[in-house]
Amino acid sequence: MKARIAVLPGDGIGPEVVREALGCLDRIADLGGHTFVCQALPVGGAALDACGDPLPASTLEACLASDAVLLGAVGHPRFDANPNPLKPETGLLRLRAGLGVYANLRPAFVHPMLAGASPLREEIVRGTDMMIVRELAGGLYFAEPRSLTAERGVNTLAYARFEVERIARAAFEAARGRRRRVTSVDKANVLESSQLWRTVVKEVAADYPDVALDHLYVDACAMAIVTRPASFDVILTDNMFGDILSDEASVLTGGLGMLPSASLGGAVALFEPVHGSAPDLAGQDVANPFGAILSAAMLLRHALGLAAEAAALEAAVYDVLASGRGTRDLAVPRATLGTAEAGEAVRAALVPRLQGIPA
Ligand SMILES: NC(=O)C1=CN([C@@H]2O[C@H](COP(=O)(O)OP(=O)(O)OC[C@H]3O[C@@H](n4cnc5c(N)ncnc54)[C@H](O)[C@@H]3O)[C@@H](O)[C@H]2O)C=CC1
Ligand SMILES: CC(C)CC(=O)C(=O)O
Ligand SMILES: [Mg+2]
Repeated sequence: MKARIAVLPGDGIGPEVVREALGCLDRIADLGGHTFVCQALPVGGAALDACGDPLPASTLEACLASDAVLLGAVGHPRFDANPNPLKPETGLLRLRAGLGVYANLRPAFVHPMLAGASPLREEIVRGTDMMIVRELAGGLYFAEPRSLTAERGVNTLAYARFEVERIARAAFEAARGRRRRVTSVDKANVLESSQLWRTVVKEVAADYPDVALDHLYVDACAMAIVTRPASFDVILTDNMFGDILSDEASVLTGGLGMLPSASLGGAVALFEPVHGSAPDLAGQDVANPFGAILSAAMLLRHALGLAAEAAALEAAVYDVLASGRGTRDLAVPRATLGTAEAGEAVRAALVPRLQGIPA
């Protein structure tokens, strides 16, 4: 097949991990007879520096003309004190809005090799396989009014019925392909927006009698993620709660560098690792590229319909882990690989995994 992929490396470790993910996609294209036309585009701090805009119109246009978008990460502390209200992160929020993506899938799977790698006890972590379905287009990160003066900063937590209904459907559909259990996470004991959330989720659940539904307050969920993570299947939650809970869940999987994501439901789907630009690691060839590589696998599955190739790429990542190798953030026996070596190890493991897939 032929596909156009818009590649937005971004800032910090973004370009380093995206390079390894692209190398894996190249290998899949070469061995499978596919053509992936990749176009690199500026976003975030890199775009602010180059043209004063963290999401240039030309970047969004090229993304909208592509079959999928692969992004690294944006942000750097040097913009924190910048009086310019445009931050690198503004570019990412505008990209998500511009693509119209509202369903952010963040799988957190604990590979058996890494069950002992969590700071939590192995018997708690083992068997964890959850999918956080995070609402991505509304809530506290987008709703108006929002303002900032020297005396007051304002953001608004608001959800409309249609926004809750569509993300709830995405969660129930995801659950149907998994273990058929949705835990909806809100703060309905305090927040009106959460009361609407809970009402609408219950209404949507009536269309999915084959899927079990329960509800948790977000504070209790934060505790349950580290006390009984293996009990979760799909966690359905809002924009900010999902952002926070997914970083928490990453600890179960071996670290923030492990988690991929797919953002669906819009004109073009967006794929990015869950982590940020990690300025503390940038330029040292030490960042973990597995989250970015697993995001490329989600791209193959969700945007290009190449499910067998996606599974092969995921298996190749886990082959490397099962051999005891990984980057230095992972508690594996040989945590000595640099970013580029980790990518190359995955590509080597990919070749046998791709055999047998018809070109
Ligand atoms: N999607 C995005 O582009 C995101 C951007 N950010 C931005 O990134 C910048 C840094 O934010 P932080 O709060 O430090 O979050 P971060 O996710 O960049 O880093 C948090 C911690 O995890 C580690 N880490 C992150 N990715 C890693 C990887 N691939 N391999 C190994 N270790 C990894 C970092 O070294 C750091 O100790 C900020 O400007 C923030 O706004 C933060 C989160 C998401
Ligand atoms: C940097 C923010 C815009 C978002 C974030 O932390 C995330 O989506 O995980
Ligand atoms: Mg985040």
